[in-house]
Amino acid sequence: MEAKLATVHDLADKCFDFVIIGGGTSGLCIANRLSEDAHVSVAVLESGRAHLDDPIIYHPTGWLQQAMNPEYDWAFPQSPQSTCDTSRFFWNRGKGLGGSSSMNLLLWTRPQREDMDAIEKLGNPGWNWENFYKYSKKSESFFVPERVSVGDYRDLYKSDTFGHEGPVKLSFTQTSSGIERPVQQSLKLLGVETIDDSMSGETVGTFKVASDLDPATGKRCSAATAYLLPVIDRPNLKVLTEAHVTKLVTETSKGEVVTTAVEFEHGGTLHKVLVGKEVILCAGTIQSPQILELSGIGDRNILEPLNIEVQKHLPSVGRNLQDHIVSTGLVLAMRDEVDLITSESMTDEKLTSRLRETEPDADPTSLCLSGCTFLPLQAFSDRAESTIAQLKAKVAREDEHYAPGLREQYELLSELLANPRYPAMELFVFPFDAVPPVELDGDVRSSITYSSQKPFPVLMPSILHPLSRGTIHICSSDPKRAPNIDPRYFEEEADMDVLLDAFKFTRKMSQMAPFQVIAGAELAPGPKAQTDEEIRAHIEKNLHTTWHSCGTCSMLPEDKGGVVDSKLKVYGTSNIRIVDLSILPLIVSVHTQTVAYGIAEMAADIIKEQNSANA
Ligand SMILES: Cc1cc2nc3c(=O)[nH]c(=O)nc-3n(C[C@H](O)[C@H](O)[C@H](O)COP(=O)(O)OP(=O)(O)OC[C@H]3O[C@@H](n4cnc5c(N)ncnc54)[C@H](O)[C@@H]3O)c2cc1C
Repeated sequence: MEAKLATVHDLADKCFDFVIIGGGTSGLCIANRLSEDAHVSVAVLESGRAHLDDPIIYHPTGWLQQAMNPEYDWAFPQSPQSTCDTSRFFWNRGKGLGGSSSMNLLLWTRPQREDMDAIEKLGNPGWNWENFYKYSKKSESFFVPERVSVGDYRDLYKSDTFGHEGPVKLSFTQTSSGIERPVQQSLKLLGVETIDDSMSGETVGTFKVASDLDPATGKRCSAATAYLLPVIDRPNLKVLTEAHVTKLVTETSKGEVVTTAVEFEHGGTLHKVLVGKEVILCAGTIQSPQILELSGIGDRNILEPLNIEVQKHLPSVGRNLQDHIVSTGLVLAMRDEVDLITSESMTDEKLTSRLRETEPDADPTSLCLSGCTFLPLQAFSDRAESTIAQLKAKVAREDEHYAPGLREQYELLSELLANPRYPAMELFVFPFDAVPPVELDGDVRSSITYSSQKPFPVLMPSILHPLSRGTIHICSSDPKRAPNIDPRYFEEEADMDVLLDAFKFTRKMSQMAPFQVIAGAELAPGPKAQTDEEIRAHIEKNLHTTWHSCGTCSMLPEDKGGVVDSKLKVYGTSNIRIVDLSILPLIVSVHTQTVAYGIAEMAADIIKEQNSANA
């Protein structure tokens, strides 16, 4: 397959109607859709390698080997945070064809209906649930499970809220770790419903989630498998890997910035590909703003000190960064008599052969994360009402100094969070027993050095709608230098309060009888941590990103902090669009890959329509 990819000679100094930067989740989706028209030529430049036949990519647990490996993972460091210790985590991002869809954890979740309607309310006509739902389904091919699952942890779904004719193959993983069922049972005792239709825009409750897993092969279905391989022979589509874009080459015409070419480095040499109609940035939340700034589109106060000539002063580039942040600090020992299945135990021959006997239809190596739980503020926080009242008071305060558009985001959030059907936390069940990613005191750590070879259930609460906003900006004109990522976690104290309450709820769940059947002692934070201050201190040391960051090229009116308009065009430019997760102005409640695909599916029709109108 890799032989069918382009060579540098196919692109260098050639002209293409559309030049797409980044062959990741959104990039390959839009490349496929635009090249459906045989009269249109499309080039894709991807910085990473192809990895088309690579088992580390297609095996469902292969992401464990990808993480922090520079061959697959950008592994961006982030700037030190004054409010918490994030020194031990990096922002992983997929590098190579498929981008982050080739290294993610395969959870397939559709946003809450209000998440998408909020985008329209912020000033983007047409970007609402109804349209998103249609385009999101367009990307999907759901396979109804062949066997009816039994027991308490079941494949519950409504077939018609999935798409059935799209490129991304979806199915339910056949192997669960053994942790998810007691979690569901314990949640039930706490009043949390198991829901049977999480794809309909109503996500509150607990459920087993589908994965982007081809049921025929048991392999990951990434953007490369779904959107590129089936069309790799199209003569009007050229995809070049190991082509790192360094900047857009622009000129100014009629007061607007026009891209005439894209400069990229391949094999140590700089080349250019010429742009016939448009350039489409699909480099993701971290690198799309980076490429704009390297090209002179951004805040002059950032660009001028780096001697980058300002083409368009657009101060919102790289701002409005939002991220789901997860606490990784609740670790429990497993009871000796219970065998949980984890990524690690998958390598145990005895266990896998026993599993093959007891569950002949299941592929014991197809373990995916599948236990999802989304809860509204009212379900896990005793102070929900006062949290919302404080947010409303904050919005109303005349003297508060907000970044452009932030007041409108807060106003919307205060309405959304008051709705008891709107999710505010996720409880993540993590059946992968790497060394628990937690700070443990010396005694505890040495007692769990895996002498028992037992896995450790890690329960991870995360906050879904932070108020804090961060930034991503270049700190050098060198295109190979990572930008400065400053998420400013907990700059707004309310975010820590919500995470604290989410943590306490998760701990309460872990103490319920069904969960206690599998779990033993709490290893971290341990019984010593009881007061809010003690728990807070533990959380601050044990955090991780859930890799869902967005907002750095927000789709908003320009005076409200926008970088692109609702047709995804960069303000002040005539032929630069952005199509990836960076345009999402307000973070959604769920995992984000369906959003990246949905944005790209929707964008393809917008671009096609505008181009046929201009023809
Ligand atoms: C480890 C991990 C786990 C995740 N788990 C889940 C999950 O289970 N479920 C879920 O829904 N979501 C998950 N996500 C999030 C989801 O995968 C992403 O939100 C989504 O894939 C982002 O798509 P994108 O198109 O914006 O960017 P990407 O898919 O990251 O694509 C960006 C592409 O641009 C390329 N690029 C960047 N800079 C340049 C340059 N200068 N020149 C050329 N190419 C460049 C990159 O190499 C990459 O291929 C996870 C993400 C990660 C990283």
